[in-house]
Amino acid sequence: MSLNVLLLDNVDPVCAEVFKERNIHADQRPKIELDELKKIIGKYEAIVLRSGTTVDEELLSHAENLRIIGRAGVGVDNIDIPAATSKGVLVMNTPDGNTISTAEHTCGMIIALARNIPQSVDRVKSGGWDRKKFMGTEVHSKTLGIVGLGKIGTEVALRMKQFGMDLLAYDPFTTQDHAKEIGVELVELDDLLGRSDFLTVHTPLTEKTKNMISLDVADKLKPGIRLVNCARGGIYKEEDLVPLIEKGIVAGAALDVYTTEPPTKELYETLKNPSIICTPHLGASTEEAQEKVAVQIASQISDALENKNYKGSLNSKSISLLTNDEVQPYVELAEKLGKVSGQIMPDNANNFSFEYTGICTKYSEVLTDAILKGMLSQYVSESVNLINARHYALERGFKLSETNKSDDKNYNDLITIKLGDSSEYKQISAAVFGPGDYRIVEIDGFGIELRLEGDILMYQNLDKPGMLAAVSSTLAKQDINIGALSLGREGKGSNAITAVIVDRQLNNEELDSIYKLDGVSNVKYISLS
Ligand SMILES: NC(=O)c1ccc[n+]([C@@H]2O[C@H](COP(=O)([O-])OP(=O)(O)OC[C@H]3O[C@@H](n4cnc5c(N)ncnc54)[C@H](O)[C@@H]3O)[C@@H](O)[C@H]2O)c1
Ligand SMILES: O=C(O)[C@H](O)COP(=O)(O)O
Repeated sequence: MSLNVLLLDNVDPVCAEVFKERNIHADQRPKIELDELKKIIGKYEAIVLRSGTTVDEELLSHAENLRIIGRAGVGVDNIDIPAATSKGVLVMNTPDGNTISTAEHTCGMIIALARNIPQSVDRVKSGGWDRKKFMGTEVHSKTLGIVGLGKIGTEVALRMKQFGMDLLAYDPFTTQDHAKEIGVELVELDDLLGRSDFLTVHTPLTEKTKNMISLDVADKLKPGIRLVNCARGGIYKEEDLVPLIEKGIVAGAALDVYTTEPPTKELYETLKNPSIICTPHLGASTEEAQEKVAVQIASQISDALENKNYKGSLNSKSISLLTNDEVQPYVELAEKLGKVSGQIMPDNANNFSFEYTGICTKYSEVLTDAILKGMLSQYVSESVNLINARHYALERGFKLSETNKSDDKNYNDLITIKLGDSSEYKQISAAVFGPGDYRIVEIDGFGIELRLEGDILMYQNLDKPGMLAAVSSTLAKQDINIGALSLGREGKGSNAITAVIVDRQLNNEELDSIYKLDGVSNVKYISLS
């Protein structure tokens, strides 16, 4: 089957070359109107984009064959990840391909801001001179406050240290050890705002970082602070920048990113302020960064389309585990057990517990996703996969609980699904016996051993002579051969569970003939074929 990928937003042409080497067809459409994109997106298994294309629910509704959205870069705020997840579309990015370029751009902006470089260039080019007007400030011995000491924040710190700056950082998710290693003092945000001569932000735009700098925090800022934003528009409240400058609190701002790109008319007015310098989202726009992210995303997408590797996936931890040989058999076991459960659970059941033992405890999250995929595959019309299974389950009101058990008396590595008290079969356990050999080992406390394959007839019966004969002769009369069977019972003469692998699918009439047999109850037919 030929795979098609659509490259949007001036993704570097090397991206198409990598896809070609992997025998994947890539169409490059750097400038495409949204209406046309909606018309053609259905053809593609993957798209690659930068910050210029917005992928929302509406666009996704046209993307029938889409399996992967690849961001050639870091920020995925232009992609509706929950909508992609519910559609089972993998979202991936290239987290470090443009780190150096963006850090260098940030350092350039810090110096340009300190020395009024863009404004003075403009003046000279328009035939002026004005040396006095463009008096600058040294960065040496000044304090640089860094909010977000991740990949870019760290590279900025290392570079600006060489300029002789004192470094402070605020990042609640980094460690003292990391800060110490790179010579940065980790402080609280208010402390940082009050001590910084320059402030640079390197976080995503979140509820916490949105409007981090605005008139509301004017009192906390060191007077004369200079602000740099090469992360995401909106971390500094754009409409407050000019008032902060006019009040003499902020000496200048350098912006590479904006809440709306390109900026709105009002925002363009703000950017005209002589103390504000700006670039059009150029942080990652270097030949090197673009080549790196283009090669990285093309390789990641190719690997994922070939189910080899899911590096860089953002919306499914489960999927990234799929190439792990240790977990693979248990994922298959979990999905098969989920399929069985989906076929024996009562209508409207919604309370499920999953119990993991041994090695399965290490992978409980992906195993739960696999169980849910198996359970839901027969009920939801949309195609369920490991990415969206949990989403569908929660959307349908499933209440899920996971328990890890230290050991089981019979099996080292076991998965048990509890289907609730209203279910005829309340609990079912299965284990891996060997490559491709997955078996149910217990149903409702009855020890049983049945391979999870083909067509299974399961029922409860009184433990008395002739029961099995009655079932097998009824099946034989209808030309249905028994391939394997397993019996479990409480004790002599009490209740028993029988599971039979039959050689073909049973129709309703054939099933009826088993329901009608005396002493047989709770008949279930399970198809794993
Ligand atoms: N201008 C550009 O062209 C360009 C290029 C690349 C990346 N970016 C943007 O730069 C930002 C940083 O990228 P990165 O690769 O360094 O990401 P990263 O994930 O490596 O670092 C982000 C850091 O922010 C910290 N953080 C998160 N929330 C925080 C909060 N509320 N307060 C303080 N710290 C917080 C995290 O702990 C993390 O250390 C992203 O928004 C990315 O989209 C912009
Ligand atoms: O998040 C990113 O990677 C940067 O903002 C770069 O965006 P771009 O690929 O549109 O230049």
